Amino acid sequence: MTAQKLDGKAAAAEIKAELAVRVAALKERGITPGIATVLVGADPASQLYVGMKHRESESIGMNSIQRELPADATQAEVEALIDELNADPACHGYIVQLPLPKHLDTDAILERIDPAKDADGLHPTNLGRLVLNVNSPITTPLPCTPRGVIELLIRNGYDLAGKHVVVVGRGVTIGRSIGLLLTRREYNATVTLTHTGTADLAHHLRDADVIVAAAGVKHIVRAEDVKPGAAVLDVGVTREVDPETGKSKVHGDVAPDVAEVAGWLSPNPGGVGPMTVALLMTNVVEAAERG
Ligand SMILES: Nc1nc2c(c(=O)[nH]1)N[C@@H](CN(C=O)c1ccc(C(=O)N[C@@H](CCC(=O)O)C(=O)O)cc1)CN2
Repeated sequence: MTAQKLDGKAAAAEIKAELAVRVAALKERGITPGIATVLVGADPASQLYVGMKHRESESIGMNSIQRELPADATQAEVEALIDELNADPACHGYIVQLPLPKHLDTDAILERIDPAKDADGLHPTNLGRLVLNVNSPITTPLPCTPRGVIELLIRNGYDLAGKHVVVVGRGVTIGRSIGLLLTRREYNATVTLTHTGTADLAHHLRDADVIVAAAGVKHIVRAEDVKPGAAVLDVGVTREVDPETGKSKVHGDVAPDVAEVAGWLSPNPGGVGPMTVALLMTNVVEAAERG
C-alpha cells in the first residue's frame, strides 16, 4: 500500500482563498483584521514560523503587527507588551510564539492574553469553554494545530466518526487539547492520549485508525506499529544538521516506511505545519467578524 497524501499546503491554500473573501467583506465594513505576534529571543525556528504567519496574513489583505523582545526580557516587560496588545483596537488576535525562554512563566503570560484576542486558543478560558460546551457550537478561538489536523482530514474526505484516534505527546499546542475537539459530537471520535509515561506505545498504535504523532521524537512511529490503512498525521519536528551538507534538516515523528502501510499520510514538512498557520489566520478573521 502507498498512502494517500494529506497535502497540507493544498488544503491551507484553499482555506486562505476562502479567508481572502471574508477579509474583503470585512474591509467593505471598514474593518481590517489585524494579527500580531510576540517573539521573545531569536530562536531561528521561531523566527521562521513568525515570519510565515506575517507573510501569509499580509498576502490575504490582513494587517500584521510584529513585536519582538530580547531573550533576557523580564516577565514584567512581556506582560506590559501583552497589556498593550490587549488594548490595541488594530489587533483582533495575537499569539505569543512558544517556547518562551525558560526564565519566563509561560502560563502566567498566556493567561494575561484577552481571551477574545487569543488567536492560539490556548487561554484557560477558551480551553475551559471547549471542555464545557460539548453540545453547543463553539464560538471562541480553538487551538490551531488540533483544528488544522481535523480540517486536513475532513477536506480530504476522511470521516472521523467512530474512529479510534491515538495521539502521541501531551504538549500544550496539540496533545493536551486535540482530544477535547475530537470527542465533540460533531466529530464523534474516540481518543487515547499517550505520552512518555505510557507503558506500551506500540500496543496503542497498533489499534489506531488515526495516529496523530506530536511527540517531537524522530521516527517514534514505526511501520511495524501502524495498522494497515490507518491515517497518520505527522506533527512533531526534530531538526538535525546533515553532516554531508552542513544544512539543517527537518525530521518528523513518523518513519518514512510508514507510507507503505498507512492509508493516508501527512508529509512533514508540507502537512500539518501550513494548516496551523491557516487556522491561526482563521481564528483572527473570526475574531474580527465577532467584533
Ligand atoms: N504560540 C504558538 N507557538 C507554537 C505553535 C503554535 O501553534 N502556537 N506551534 C509550533 C510552531 N508553529 C507555529 O507557531 C509552526 C510550526 C511549523 C509550521 C510550518 O508550516 N512548517 C513547515 C516547515 C517549515 C520549515 O521548518 O522549513 C511545514 O511543516 O511545511 C508552521 C507553524 C511551536 N510553537
